[in-house]
Amino acid sequence: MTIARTAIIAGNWKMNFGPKQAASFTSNILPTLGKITRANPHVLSIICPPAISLAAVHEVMEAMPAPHIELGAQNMYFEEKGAFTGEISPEMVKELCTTVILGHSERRGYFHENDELVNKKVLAALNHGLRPIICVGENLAQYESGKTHSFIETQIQHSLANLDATQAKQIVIAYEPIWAIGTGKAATAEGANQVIHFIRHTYTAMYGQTAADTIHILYGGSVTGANIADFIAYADIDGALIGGSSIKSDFAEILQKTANLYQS
Ligand SMILES: O=C(CO)COP(=O)(O)O
Repeated sequence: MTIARTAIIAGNWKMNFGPKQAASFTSNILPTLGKITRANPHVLSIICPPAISLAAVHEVMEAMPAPHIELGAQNMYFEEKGAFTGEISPEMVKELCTTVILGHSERRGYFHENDELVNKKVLAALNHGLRPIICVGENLAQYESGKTHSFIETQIQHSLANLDATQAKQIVIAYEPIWAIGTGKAATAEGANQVIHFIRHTYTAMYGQTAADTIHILYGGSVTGANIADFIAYADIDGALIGGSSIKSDFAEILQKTANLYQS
């Protein structure tokens, strides 16, 4: 297959593994992940533990260096510092991470984050040299009533507003249909590719063809070792954002299968 973009396999651990468990899981899986990324420079893996466990995982990663394996946070606030109880700043994230997940549907749903707030966070991440993975995706009612495209178009236009030309090439988008998250009911690879193609089309209208061809767009929602190959076989799907399977050995299988398909 012709390689246009590298593949990204990111693991969103969500609210699983405190510092001790996180360190122990990382020590166990990292040698396997490192073996895969060492053999294949076309895949990048990003591990996103809960904020409280970032330092513990970072320490393990420093002790067991592996290429193309990076650390990401699951969220952050956009302000620099100050009286924002419970939040972490871009600068704090940047001390340990390369990446930050923003606008996950669980943040949008449970914690009432809207596109405007997500946009502020995206700009703050980029201004601090962090790679944002911005999540978008429709719910079941929107999906069933044929509103997927119009809903996602609005999410993209609002969450990704006001980027400059350089920033427009530095983002990652994750298409995560809410009805596919944690349900075991993944979108079909063909359906995911169709929406991801539409996302790239929407992005082209905002920032031009080169930016749209440069950015990575991932699929997320019930991805496992058994179905990953179906998704990444499509040219528009540049990898996956993994939830449940990222805290199991399945994650290594997902990365291996991706590496196999992205072999030079
Ligand atoms: O929300 C997700 C990743 O951010 C997907 O979660 P699952 O892989 O558990 O469906």
